[in-house]
This record gives sequence, structure tokens and C-alpha cells, in this order.
Amino acid sequence: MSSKIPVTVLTGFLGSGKTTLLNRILSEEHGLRIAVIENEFGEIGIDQDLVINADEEIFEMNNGCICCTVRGDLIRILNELAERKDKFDRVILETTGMADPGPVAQTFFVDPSIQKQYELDGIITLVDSKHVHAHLDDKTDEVMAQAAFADRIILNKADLVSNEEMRSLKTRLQGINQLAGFYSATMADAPIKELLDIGGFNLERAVDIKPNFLEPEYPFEWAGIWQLEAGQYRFKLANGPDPDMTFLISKADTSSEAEIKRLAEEVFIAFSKDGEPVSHQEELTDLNKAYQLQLAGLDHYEFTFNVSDDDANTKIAVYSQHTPEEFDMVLVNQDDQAQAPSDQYYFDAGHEHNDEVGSVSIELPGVFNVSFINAWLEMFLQEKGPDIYRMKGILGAHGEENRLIFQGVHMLFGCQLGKPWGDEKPVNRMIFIGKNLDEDYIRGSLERCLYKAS
Ligand SMILES: Nc1nc2c(ncn2[C@@H]2O[C@H](COP(=O)(O)OP(=O)(O)OP(=O)(O)O)[C@@H](O)[C@H]2O)c(=O)[nH]1
Repeated sequence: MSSKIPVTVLTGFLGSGKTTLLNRILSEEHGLRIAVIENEFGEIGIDQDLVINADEEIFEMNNGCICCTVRGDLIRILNELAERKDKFDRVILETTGMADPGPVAQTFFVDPSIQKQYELDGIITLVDSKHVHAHLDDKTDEVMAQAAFADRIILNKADLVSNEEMRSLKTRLQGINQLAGFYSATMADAPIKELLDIGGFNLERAVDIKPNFLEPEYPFEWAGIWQLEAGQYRFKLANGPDPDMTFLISKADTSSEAEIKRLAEEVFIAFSKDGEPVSHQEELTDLNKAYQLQLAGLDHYEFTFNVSDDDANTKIAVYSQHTPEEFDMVLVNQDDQAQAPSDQYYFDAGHEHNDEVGSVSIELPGVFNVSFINAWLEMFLQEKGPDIYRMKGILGAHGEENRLIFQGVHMLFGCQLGKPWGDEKPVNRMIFIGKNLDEDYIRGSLERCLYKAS
């Protein structure tokens, strides 16, 4: 038997039932000790509180898309976890509904430290049988990938559709993935023993679906190498498509494309962290540190970089989130002469994000006036329903000792009581995911629903 730690990835579009399944797995008597990793879309972690209180350890990654910045986070968490591997038997990783599971799966095959210690047991994809058609119709990339990569597909929310609809959905999904095992379920009640110990993710199929499956994706689009004499240099940039850009400088051994690719594997974990913000005319002092160049509000920007006499003629490799062309980036010396890189490489980001879909996270102290917040949620859904993919939150309500947990998927909405607040001060945390969300409006109107003692 393999001594590697098995990992099960739970995936499925927003609101399809991943957390419901996770809770079922965690509460079932199977004698397994499970470590849970949550990857959330949005800035504040809510799922952690929605996962039932068990002995399992929960790690959160909520930096956004798992396919780029989060790959570094995932590797870090898995490495940390491995140091405590006597405390658990397996790992369940719940991905955000907005994630393509391909890059998650890829982590288990391309990163040597992870490959040594873990094995991907399988990918389970939850499908919201009522709402998935719209996403299949418009071929939402993430939904197609979630179905294609699955080892098991759970057609969940069977209570909301007819048997006939269920059959045609299964046929439709079999057109995307014939090899997966299919289960229809209500509240994700698929047989758990058939979901764990699948015995290995099918790598061959993954490469069939995506021929470049084993080529890692990176959070940077470009890297260049320079050999520099001692002196002061400036990176000059103009305005571009982003108000900031992650940027990292490392030392290189040789000036070659192979060196750029070798270093990419080393630097991308540092690159994945939130960079330290630096503004126009500030110095980039540290090597191998992610900086976030602030690129808004001016016509042009300069960031200095010094090469000391001791370092003269060493090679530096620069990794940037965007290509130089997007920001008219050049490196100049103290006489303002442009320095061309001796070698450069454009990384294929490999995927695109749907920029229209965004998330708004709101955290407000205090408790809500129950009738105000109910009326607001109803009104909000009526007005914005088609654009809201998902909303969920944990709220405090005046006169109520327990937390209120609300969940919405498209136009369906429900609310239930959670744990009591006890000695904790109530704080309201909510996340809205969808198109064209107006954060100021949402925050302002929610603030007006807070209870105020008269
Ligand atoms: N009617 C019905 N509701 C369900 C079923 N399964 C889950 N739900 C509800 O659907 C909502 C979303 O379920 P979750 O398990 O939180 O879904 P999720 O995939 O984890 O959601 P995200 O993490 O936001 O992507 C919750 O309100 C669940 O109670 C089901 O089979 N039928």
C-alpha cells in the first residue's frame, strides 16, 4: 500500500453542494481523521464557519483563483500539513466554485515535494442539477472543466428537478465525461465509501483533456534576465491595464531561457504572496521578495534598483505579473540609457478569468434589525437575482442568541440558525458573488439595516 497521503478534491460550481457533502463526510462514522483545506473566492472566509465543528483541522486559502496565486499557498499548506501527518489520514480540499480543478490536480504531479508525500485520490464534482444548464449552455469554462476532470460526478439537488430532467442532464454530462461514476443525490447523499479511496486520479485522461496538463501555470506572464554593472537603475513604467502589478527580482546563474524556467519554480511561491506595495520613486531593495508596484494616479512611474560594486556583473532575473509591453516597461541606467534584457520569456498564463464575475465581501460589526435585513435581501434578490450566482453569510440579529446563516444560489434563498454567539461579539460577514455588483450600494444599504438602539 502506498504510504502517500490521499487527497480528495471537491469541486463544483458555486452553490452546488460541496460544503454539504464535506459536512456529510466529516460527520459520518468512518474512523478516518481528515484535514480540510478550503479555498474561497472572495476576501473573507465564511466556509470555515459553515463546516461543522469537528476535530478536523481546517486550513483556509482565500486569495482568489487557485490556478495562479493560490498554487503557492496550496503547496505551502500541504508541506506544513505533511509535518503533522501522524495527526490525520487524508486530506479533503474544497475548491472555490469558480475554480478549474485542472491546475489543482496538476499540483500533485508537477511539484516534487508534493508528489513525494501526497497522492491525488480523486476529483469529485458536485453539480447543481437545477441551475447547471445555463452554465453548460454558455459553456462556462470552469463548469466544463469541473465536469471533464471529475472521477465522480454527483448530480445534486435531485429534489428540485424531475426524473426526466435528471436523466437528460446525465446524458448531457456523459457527453463531456464518459468515464466518471455518476450519482444522483439530494443534500449530497451519495454513498461516501464510493467517493473516498477511488484509488488514483486518472492522469492519462487529464492529459487527453488538456495536452499541456503537466505544464505548470504561473502567476507571472513575463520574465527577463539582465547582466548589470554597478550603479543605480530605474524600471520605468506607464499606465497599463492594472492599477498595480506584482514584481520580483531574483539572482540568476546563467542568462538563458532554461534558467528563467528553473527560477520560475523557485520564485513563484514568494510571488504568490501579497506583495509589499511600493510607490513611484521608491527602491526595490530586496531580492526574491514580491513587490506590488503601485501604478495609478500618475503619468509614469519609476522604481529604483541598485547594483553595488560587490554585485557588479551579476545577472538578475525579473518576474512580472504582466508583460513589459502592457506598461511600456523599460530598465534604464543612471544616464537614462535603456538596457535590453539579454534573454526573456513569455509565460502562458494558460487560462483567462471571467472578469465580469466578481465578489463583494462585507464585514460589519453589530446586529441586524431582522425585518429590515429580510426585506433588503428579498428586494436585492428580486432586483439583481439573475446576476447573483451566490450569496452566503453569517449574521447577528437583534434579539437572537444564535448566529443566522443565510445561503442563496441564484434566486433560491434560505436562512437557518447556527451556533450561539455565547461570549463572542456578533459580527456580520457576507459574501456576494455575481456580475455587476456595486459594493458601495451593497455596503451602504446593509449598514442601514443594522439595529440601532433608540
Ligand atoms: N434543495 C436543495 N438544496 C441543497 C441541496 N444540497 C445543498 N443544498 C443547499 O444549497 C446551498 C449551497 O450548498 P453548499 O453546500 O454551501 O454549496 P457549495 O458548493 O459549498 O457552495 P460554494 O462554496 O459557495 O460554491 C445551501 O443552502 C444548501 O443547503 C439539495 O440537494 N437540494
